[in-house]
Amino acid sequence: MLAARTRAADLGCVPTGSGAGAALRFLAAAIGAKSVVEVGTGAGVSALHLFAGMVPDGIVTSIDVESENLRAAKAAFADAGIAPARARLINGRGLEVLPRLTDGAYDLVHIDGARSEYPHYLVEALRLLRPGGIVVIDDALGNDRVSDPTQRDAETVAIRETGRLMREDENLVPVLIPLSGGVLAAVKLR
Ligand SMILES: C[S@@+](CC[C@H](N)C(=O)[O-])C[C@H]1O[C@@H](n2cnc3c(N)ncnc32)[C@H](O)[C@@H]1O
Repeated sequence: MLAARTRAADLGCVPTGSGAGAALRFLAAAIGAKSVVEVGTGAGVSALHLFAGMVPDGIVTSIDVESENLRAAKAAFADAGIAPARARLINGRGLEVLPRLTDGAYDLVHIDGARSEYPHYLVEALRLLRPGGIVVIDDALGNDRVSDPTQRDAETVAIRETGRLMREDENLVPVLIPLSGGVLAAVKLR
């Protein structure tokens, strides 16, 4: 994990904090996750947390637009002894790759890509999740800007909108876990 964090720092990519990582691990373990989708692989820190909570042969499909980040993640998984077959790494934009994935085939979707695209990722995540599956939004507090209505930059507005969509969806049971930059998670009921 430490090596992955060092690689993330070298790449200038902010990895999931250890509190948020613990939440990911917990959620993956709680539902016995076998198949996870992630947008925003970075250097692989969050995926390592997910692997730690998933069943031993669980697979993470992780998408990142930067091939250099995917290379770093691949190295981090090898360092951690993760079998290559457990990591399906896809180089591309989240909004182009997610529509190609199968409806209802995933236990958990972790959203940590472009903040301005979060509401669109959420729509895709709800399609991809099986009933009882969990969607997890990283950095949900947006550096404490999300709760301040005077903050109107595109990223903050998009994260705020994602939270609103999750709270208002009667098919979701959401919770805000105030760890690291905020983890907003919701169970899809049906
Ligand atoms: C905050 S970092 C992810 C950190 C990672 N989850 C971890 O814990 O190491 C955000 C990542 O999203 C990727 N990204 C940005 N825009 C994207 C997009 N449109 N589609 C897919 N990935 C994107 C960036 O290249 C970066 O690696």
